[in-house]
Amino acid sequence: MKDYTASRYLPIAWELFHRDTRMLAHKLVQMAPFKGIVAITRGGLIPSSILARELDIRLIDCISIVSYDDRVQGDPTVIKDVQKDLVGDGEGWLVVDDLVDSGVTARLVKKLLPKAHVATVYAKPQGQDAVDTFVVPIEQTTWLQFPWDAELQPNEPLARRK
Ligand SMILES: O=P(O)(O)OC[C@H]1O[C@H](OP(=O)(O)OP(=O)(O)O)[C@H](O)[C@@H]1O
Repeated sequence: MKDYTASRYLPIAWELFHRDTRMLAHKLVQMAPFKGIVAITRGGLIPSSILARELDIRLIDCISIVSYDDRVQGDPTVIKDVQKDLVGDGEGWLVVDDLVDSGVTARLVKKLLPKAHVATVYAKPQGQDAVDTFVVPIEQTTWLQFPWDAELQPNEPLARRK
């Protein structure tokens, strides 16, 4: 279960995300070629695009799994599956997500596509065994603030905050 008591936000800038995803590409290129990429929406769409470019992959499908309503985790539901005649049991395919946290999403995908290679850019301890490759370990209690989920706005100096 995701840790909703996480109080530390770690902002991830676009450039950092691009660099970290490229680091993932360096690992994955050693396992290439892949038949194609299955992106786990929505967070997996962004690294999928970067990885597709680096690994020279043009065949991309997606699986849409909904499990969080903001910060409230429910049962994961597949609202859009992969194209089965194309992806099959996942053999030779790369499944991509931005983050594995509790591992709920990745474990469900592993059940559906048992032979796929699952990769994420960031991984928290509870989910690390659910993925095959990741690059940046993140503490369980840290909440990643991705650039597509954030906007710049003025803040108060730390000393003035309650
Ligand atoms: O390991 P888990 O605990 O399952 O968490 C990881 C999932 O959570 C995030 O997606 P989210 O559900 O926030 O949806 P989104 O990508 O559509 O924003 C992330 O993109 C992963 O898919």
